[in-house]
Amino acid sequence: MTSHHDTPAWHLTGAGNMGTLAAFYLRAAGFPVALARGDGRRKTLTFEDGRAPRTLDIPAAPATPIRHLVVACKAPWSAAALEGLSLAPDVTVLRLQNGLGSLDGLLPAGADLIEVVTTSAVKGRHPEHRVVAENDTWMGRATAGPAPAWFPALAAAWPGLEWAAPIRPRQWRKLVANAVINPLTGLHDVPNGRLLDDPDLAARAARLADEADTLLRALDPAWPGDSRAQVAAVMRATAGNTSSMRADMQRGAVTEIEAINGWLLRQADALGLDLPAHRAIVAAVRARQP
Ligand SMILES: NC(=O)C1=CN([C@@H]2O[C@H](COP(=O)(O)OP(=O)(O)OC[C@H]3O[C@@H](n4cnc5c(N)ncnc54)[C@H](OP(=O)(O)O)[C@@H]3O)[C@@H](O)[C@H]2O)C=CC1
Ligand SMILES: CC(C)(CO)C(=O)C(=O)O
Repeated sequence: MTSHHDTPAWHLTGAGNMGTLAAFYLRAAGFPVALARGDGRRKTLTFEDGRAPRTLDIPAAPATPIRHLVVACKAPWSAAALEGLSLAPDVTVLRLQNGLGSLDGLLPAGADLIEVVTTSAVKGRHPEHRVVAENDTWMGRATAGPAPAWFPALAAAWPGLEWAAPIRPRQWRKLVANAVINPLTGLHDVPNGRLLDDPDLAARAARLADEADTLLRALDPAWPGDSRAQVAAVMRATAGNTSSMRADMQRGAVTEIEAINGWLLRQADALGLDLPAHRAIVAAVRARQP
């Protein structure tokens, strides 16, 4: 027997690259998807593997309390994206964003927050979104436990999607990769692979990775502390890529630095730890953004 919990109606805030990809998979799983605010939009998703482009009409939302919400805006816009939305007290939220903590204090106390970590990549601007890579994606809560009833249908439609709860190890891995690669490539305007080839940048990357490990070990003694190698593997796998922060800086946009390196600094402050390389790079990025 199915219930409405098995086929939830999703609302989307942040109908950009990742939000549109998520909407595409949610629809493929048979779930209705509507925009949390604004007029309906027609999107085109293109693929690099020869699949035909897909058109996706995402309608405006009916004005009801939102029970299932995808948040896929860039981290700095989270408060603006959620402002004025009518969220059910037990709303389920899929947070599809880099960095950590961007929804802290913005959700009802009874919200079910499911974090999404993805190594997929989508580029472009409304209305055309280009799926560059469909790799692994993990969803999970902070705590261990089974997936929601609707998850198997979504996993059948979303290539490479797995349930991973607690999600923290996956999030921290991704966070460290972003905290090392993104600000260095943004400030020096280089592709990710240059951090392997340029000795000065490689040394700076190693310092950032080591400081992140010091902090994460202090937060969790079981943290493996192998970030140098893990981050180097990401640099190799994405050597030709423009990181999202480099792209943001190239177009003069606000970056996600506060949710990435800023999160590390806030945790370090609370523990009385200093992370000088992260402190310096956050200041440098802040100085360069609007
Ligand atoms: N793109 C990718 O390959 C990946 C992205 N991510 C993460 O996913 C998140 C979303 O990234 P991505 O989809 O690339 O970003 P985009 O810029 O493509 O989309 C973000 C969307 O945020 C919305 N938004 C809401 N409020 C504002 C505002 N005040 N100013 C500007 N935009 C606003 C806009 O949606 P609307 O038009 O509806 O207002 C915009 O389309 C980020 O945290 C990113 O780091 C993670 C892995 C890969
Ligand atoms: C992993 C990495 C660094 C790939 O470019 C990324 O997630 C980003 O650019 O934000």
